[in-house]
Amino acid sequence: MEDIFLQSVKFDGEKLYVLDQTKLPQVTEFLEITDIEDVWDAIKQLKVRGAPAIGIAAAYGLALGIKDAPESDFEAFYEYFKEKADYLATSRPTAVNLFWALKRMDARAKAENGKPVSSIKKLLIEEAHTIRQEDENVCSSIGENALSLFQDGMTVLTHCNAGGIATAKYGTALAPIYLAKERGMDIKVFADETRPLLQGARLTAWELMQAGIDVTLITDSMAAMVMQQGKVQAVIVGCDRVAANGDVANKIGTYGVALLAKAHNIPFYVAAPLSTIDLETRTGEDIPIEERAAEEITAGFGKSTAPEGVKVFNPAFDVTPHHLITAIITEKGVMRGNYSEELPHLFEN
Ligand SMILES: CSC[C@H]1O[C@H](OP(=O)(O)O)[C@H](O)[C@@H]1O
Repeated sequence: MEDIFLQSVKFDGEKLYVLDQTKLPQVTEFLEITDIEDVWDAIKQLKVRGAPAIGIAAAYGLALGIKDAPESDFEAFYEYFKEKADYLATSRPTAVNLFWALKRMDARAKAENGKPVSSIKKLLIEEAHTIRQEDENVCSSIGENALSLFQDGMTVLTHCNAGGIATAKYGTALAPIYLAKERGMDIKVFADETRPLLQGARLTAWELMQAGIDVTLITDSMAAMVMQQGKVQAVIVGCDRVAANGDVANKIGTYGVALLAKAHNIPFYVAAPLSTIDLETRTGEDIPIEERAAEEITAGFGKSTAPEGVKVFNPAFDVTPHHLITAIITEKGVMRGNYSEELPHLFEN
């Protein structure tokens, strides 16, 4: 796909450059990060967000965080390494890519035990680069596999942002839409604004407009009407964790969209890199759902919109049960149902 994409996470070996997604769409600004605490904060505050991008940022953040690790012996190094990895793991609980990336870095560190620690540090930077490049390739494959489900002239609805800036490049749910554009197909998009943090309005609408793709912004509550009016032929969303039975955690509101799609007999697709599939999480009930600050609802983007002291419930994600999911699209292909049987096969070489 042509290079219209902004790389939201970049590392030059010394500094981590993070596109501050809280400032989009008005301001395109990169944070220059040299401390692991600032990486933790960037993930927590959704300055970097989107499951794959969180994993990539964590890998680079860990590489940054161990630059001062002791080099006397592996044991001393690894104790320091584990402490930094465990710290990054506390930033957000739901997107499994964070833990997947930290495990990848841990496995690489252990595999290089025996080499000088100074070399191990360099090899871990290479591992973080590999994680980023792999994700770029994975998103491209997801785009190809998902596009096989789309027809020229259709309109798809998406929720939240699973675009290029939420990944290494291309996105997951938006990857087929970019690819369709490149191949001259006419795919239109309804983007749910996605309260309370408006990833759909601020990020998806912005990304798609930048790419010259026909996008219409709607409030979350309008999704039912556009489906009822026959304006939507498919729904595609990203994910933050796929459980072993195919239940999917994604941005709050996704479950409602899946119910609406079912009610209107519209296919509901989930774009899921293998790095977001967690076979150790048995069902959606076992997925930790992040709860965030009340102010994101009562004073989102600075304007107070609720009575002082009102009780607030602000889960950042919900779980869509597998029976509402028409297909899960991974870099290895399209899976239609029977997820608990099929998912483990994805990890066989
Ligand atoms: C490919 S992004 C996947 C996923 O991550 C987003 O969550 P957040 O904005 O809180 O990081 C959203 O759920 C996307 O669908």
